Amino acid sequence: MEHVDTIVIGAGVSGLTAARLLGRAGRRVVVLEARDRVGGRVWTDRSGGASTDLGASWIHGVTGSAVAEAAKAFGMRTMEFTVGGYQPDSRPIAYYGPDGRRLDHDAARAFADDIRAVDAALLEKIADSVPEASYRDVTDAALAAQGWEPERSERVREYLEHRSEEQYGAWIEDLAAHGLDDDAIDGDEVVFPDGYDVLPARLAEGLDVRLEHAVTHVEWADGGILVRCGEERFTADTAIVTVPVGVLKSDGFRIEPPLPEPVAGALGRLEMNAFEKVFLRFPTRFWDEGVYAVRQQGPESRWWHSWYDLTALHGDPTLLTFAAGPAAEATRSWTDEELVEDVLAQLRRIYGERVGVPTGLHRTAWQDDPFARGSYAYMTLGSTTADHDALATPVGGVLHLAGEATWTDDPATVPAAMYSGHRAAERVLGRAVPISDAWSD
Ligand SMILES: Cc1cc2nc3c(=O)[nH]c(=O)nc-3n(C[C@H](O)[C@H](O)[C@H](O)COP(=O)(O)OP(=O)(O)OC[C@H]3O[C@@H](n4cnc5c(N)ncnc54)[C@H](O)[C@@H]3O)c2cc1C
Repeated sequence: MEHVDTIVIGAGVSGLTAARLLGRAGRRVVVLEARDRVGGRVWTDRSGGASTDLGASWIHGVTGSAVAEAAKAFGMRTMEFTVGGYQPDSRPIAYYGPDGRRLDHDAARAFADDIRAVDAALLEKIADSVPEASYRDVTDAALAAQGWEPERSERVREYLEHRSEEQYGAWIEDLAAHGLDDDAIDGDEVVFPDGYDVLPARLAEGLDVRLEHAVTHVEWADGGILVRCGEERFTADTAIVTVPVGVLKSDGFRIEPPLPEPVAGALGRLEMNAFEKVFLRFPTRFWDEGVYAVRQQGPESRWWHSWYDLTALHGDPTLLTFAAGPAAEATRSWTDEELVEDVLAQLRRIYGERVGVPTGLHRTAWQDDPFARGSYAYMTLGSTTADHDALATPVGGVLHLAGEATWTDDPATVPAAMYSGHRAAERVLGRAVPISDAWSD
């Protein structure tokens, strides 16, 4: 049985950040990671020559972002790509109406103005909402306040459904009214043409990371921590658990004694979402040049409504769309052929016979991944934004939870993971340390 100062469970961005800061402070740390790689939900595929980020791709706003600072320090190349947030405009977006025809400039602008009008009313509706209210309840109330004719309201209503799904991978009636409160974007959004996974790879350098170590039990008591991975045992004075919410809730991951309040209650109100990426590569570009995103309106666009042009990243004509919320759940068991045909049918409504035969498909399966169980956590009805921080309340002075779901400001992101790892390290050390220690020499 090995004894260290701190065991970190999970080698995603949160765990690696915590481990680096603790190591830098002179602590003996071991990181136990179930997979055969580091990075967790930051994962880049390089088959076929080009980098494809299967997990996180964007920094949603570089201003003041620790991730942007770390990426700079690690020499990671970035490319501005400001459509990661589900915005109605601000970058060239080609809108297509329910009839498959492109909206002209004035119509697209009027639609974006409608969304802004509803968003302005939404702030008050969210502030006044009861705890059990859904995002549907508050957006419907904000829409009703506009007094528009049904067709105009319906276009915005479906847009808001898409926003709930594309931002949080959750059906609008399942997402709490406050579920999108902390979705602020400061500055440009950027992506990584050479892959986001350089970040965790660099954070992991020099750390004692044990891959293929799936933890099954964490026992905590006044005296410290006992962790079991199959037959192996590790003991420590403290532990930082960074596994996703879906793993924390699963039978395969036991914490004894069970997590107390307020941690248990917060965990109960957060759920893993259903959100998958679908990348389609084509021999040639059939969509308009200079358009970052293509969005389709109308009932036919229920699942496949937005496509992002990734060609600039690597030169291969590529569209990214998302199976999100109900679409992700329903298509989970589909074959590749079924999925591609369904997406192409919608593209043909817009581009007709110009749509080529795809030369490549990448689709993610985060819902089926036993070490993720979804892409990120969302707030179910009855939860409050404070649940994120409550989830990280120290347990017995020895056990700390960290990870994207434990950070209130922009949860569900890589920055949230990094900040939560920093906070956990500070709590273990009992003192403040600069977050930049995680990437500076
Ligand atoms: C499809 C997708 C798109 C996304 N897009 C973006 C984006 O554009 N921008 C953004 O900022 N964020 C995005 N995110 C979210 C972002 O990837 C996550 O918030 C962040 O990477 C989470 O880091 P973490 O350290 O909290 O968790 P993880 O990265 O999940 O790390 C936890 C680690 O624990 C390990 N683990 C699990 N179970 C066990 C076990 N039993 N024993 C040991 N180890 C275990 C896991 O393998 C994993 O390595 C996206 C995520 C997905 C999936």
